[in-house]
Amino acid sequence: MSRSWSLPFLTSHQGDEKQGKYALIILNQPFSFALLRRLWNASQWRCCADGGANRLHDTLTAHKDIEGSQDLHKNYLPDLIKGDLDSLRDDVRVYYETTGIPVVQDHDQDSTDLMKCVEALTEKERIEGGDQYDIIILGGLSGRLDQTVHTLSYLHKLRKTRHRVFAVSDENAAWLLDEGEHHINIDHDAFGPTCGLLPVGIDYTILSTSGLRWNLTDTKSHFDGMVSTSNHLVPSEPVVTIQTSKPLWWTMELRAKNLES
Ligand SMILES: Nc1ncnc2c1ncn2[C@@H]1O[C@H](COP(=O)(O)OP(=O)(O)OP(=O)(O)O)[C@@H](O)[C@H]1O
Ligand SMILES: Cc1ncc(C[n+]2csc(CCO)c2C)c(N)n1
Repeated sequence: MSRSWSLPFLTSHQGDEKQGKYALIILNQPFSFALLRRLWNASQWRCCADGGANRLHDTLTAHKDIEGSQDLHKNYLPDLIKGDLDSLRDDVRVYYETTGIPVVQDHDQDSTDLMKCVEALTEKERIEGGDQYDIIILGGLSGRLDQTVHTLSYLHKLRKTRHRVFAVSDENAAWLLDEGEHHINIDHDAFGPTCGLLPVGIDYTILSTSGLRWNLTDTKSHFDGMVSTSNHLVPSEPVVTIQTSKPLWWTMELRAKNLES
């Protein structure tokens, strides 16, 4: 099976085709206002995972302090805050609750706040009917190693039930490529130069690529052997193709300057 990918929520070209409707899940990790604004505007449903609401609130406060704009919080009200709520600050909880935002506590100690938010989205989709949302997870790629590995593992598992799930931070855009052939449309103003093909959670995969500085042809990649890190996108190549025999994590560096435009 061949799949085509583009990330219109991170590129400035208006012509980029929109692939679907997006659900944004904000994790408890630092992010820039520029990135938040981009992802927020591209999304139709926004959810904060527990302390993610602190980050949202604090990022908006910090930006307001710099720009002096009024009522920024009211322009960025999430649809839901959900988690075990051991990280949500009282002042943030009071602010959003009095604004009418649902704050849902789920005490389950066998699932993470990220999982709880995806479950909430799945329930929303069940009620709404229609197509699935594509998911943009803001954060989860760095910070605490157990949480980072959780993100890698959870998206690996989600490939069986969800069409497209992206993890985005100010440094990276990354997602899982299922076994098969992938065509990734590259906006070189937004991404690069570095990228990686990471065989996480599999014994090994056989890779063939084009559009990279260090391409592979029927090459075995495994955690205990060859891992293509610090690879480069080639500026003259608008598409990267990757053929993988097993699920593979793909990551591209983000160009921060592009977010300002
Ligand atoms: N340091 C971190 N590094 C990477 N991801 C994080 C980190 N901290 C939080 N997250 C992500 O943000 C979500 C919300 O985090 P929060 O701090 O509110 O709760 P937590 O108690 O640390 O996480 P959880 O309850 O889900 O284990 C987590 O589920 C996780 O996906
Ligand atoms: C084997 C095993 N390891 C760790 C946890 C702990 N844990 C996993 S998810 C979660 C919720 C965090 O909000 C917690 C506490 C568990 N339950 N089972």
